[in-house]
Amino acid sequence: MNPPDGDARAVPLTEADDDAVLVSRSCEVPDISFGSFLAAGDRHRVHWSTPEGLEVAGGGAAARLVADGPDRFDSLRADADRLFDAVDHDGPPATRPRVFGGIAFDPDHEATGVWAGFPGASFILPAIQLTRADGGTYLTVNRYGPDADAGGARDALADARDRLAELPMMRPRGEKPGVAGTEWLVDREEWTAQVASVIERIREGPLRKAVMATALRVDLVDEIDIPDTLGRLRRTYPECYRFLVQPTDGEGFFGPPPERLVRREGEVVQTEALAGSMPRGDTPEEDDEYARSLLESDKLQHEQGVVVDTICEQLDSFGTVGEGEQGIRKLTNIQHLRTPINAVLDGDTHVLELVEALHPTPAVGGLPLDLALETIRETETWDRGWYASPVGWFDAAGDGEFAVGIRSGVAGDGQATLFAGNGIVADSDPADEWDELQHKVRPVMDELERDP
Ligand SMILES: C=C(O[C@H]1C=CC=C(C(=O)O)[C@@H]1O)C(=O)O
Repeated sequence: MNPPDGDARAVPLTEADDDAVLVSRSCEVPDISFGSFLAAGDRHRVHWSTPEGLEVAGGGAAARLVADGPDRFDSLRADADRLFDAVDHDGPPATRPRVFGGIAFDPDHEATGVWAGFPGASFILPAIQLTRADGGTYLTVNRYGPDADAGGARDALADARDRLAELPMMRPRGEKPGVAGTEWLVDREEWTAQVASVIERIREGPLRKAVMATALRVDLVDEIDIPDTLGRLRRTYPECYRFLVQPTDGEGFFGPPPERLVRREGEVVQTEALAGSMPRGDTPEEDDEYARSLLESDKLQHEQGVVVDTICEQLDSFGTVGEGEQGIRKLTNIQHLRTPINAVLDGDTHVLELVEALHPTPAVGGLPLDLALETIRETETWDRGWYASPVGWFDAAGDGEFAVGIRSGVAGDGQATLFAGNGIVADSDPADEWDELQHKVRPVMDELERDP
């Protein structure tokens, strides 16, 4: 739903008046389809939902934080400090002002091609927002600027509530867009050759692991309806996050990633090492067999072990770190080794500092990181853009949660580009790795292909 003043306003904070205030007003509303709400807007759409049940959809920008280049984290923090400097919030805690968005994989990211609308980092304070949390559904209006005031926000909320009441409570599921054709940006032959060359490098050392990815370009029969697609992914991948970042009215980046990059709530930090994959079995016995081979494979244990060690080392300087027990994360079509990792912070560390320290983990980058990134830059012939990047939210207190933007796609203008990557180690087999990629594009691909 577009904001009540009819026009999404991106406030460039660098030009914002020092007297700017952030005014936020919320009210409880009857439950409504988040798809209806998202579909009624067309600018600065964001969606975020967690397996634990928080669900947020936003439209329009009361403020937008944009940053590029190697200093993007510092720049974001400085802008966020200004945005959250004076906050007048009236509503339940779940509706407190949060900015939603993400950060490109590479600091040298350039906003071109399908990523044209995506700068190095982009976060939106939604002008209008729906939140489902703690058993209730809430409508929120945010205003930011020197003229923002409580009366204006209250009027805008009343107006938004009237318009929300006109939307259908349930949105009938549309047809999947249909697939007219597909093409790997790097095909099987070329990709397996790239992987073989990376294996060589690893065997020579000191590179130990690098995550090699490719992308599948899909021509669609009809235009994709991303809110509808996210609604279906809720049913097919309930154990995953779901997100949408659509900074302009062009392409949207979305998906159901299974992996948490980090969550900070007060002094408590939660993250995880998710790596090493096997398919799901067709029968319980076959599924158990795959699970056993995940646990018993030296190669997969090594692939995931370096992720655990690196995350623990990276968090060590922020507080007391605890490694949980390794288990198996079963998703609808694939299973992974997973180790939960927690930390208790020593000081007041902003979640963006944690994101900066952790991204990219060796589950999407490699080890040692500088060599892995060099290898990825030299080998990959396409642009990762925001694939495998941090996507999520943060608030005035520096709390926040980020997923890793994998199992994702960027879509618009009759096309979608889906991404998949694998951790490559010394004893990886290029042909097996190619097969594994096919499972990783399935979550989004299954929502594009029409049922036979
Ligand atoms: C890089 C991806 O997955 C990572 C997360 C889990 C398992 C992975 C693996 O087994 O290679 C990858 O490290 C992706 O899905 O694009």
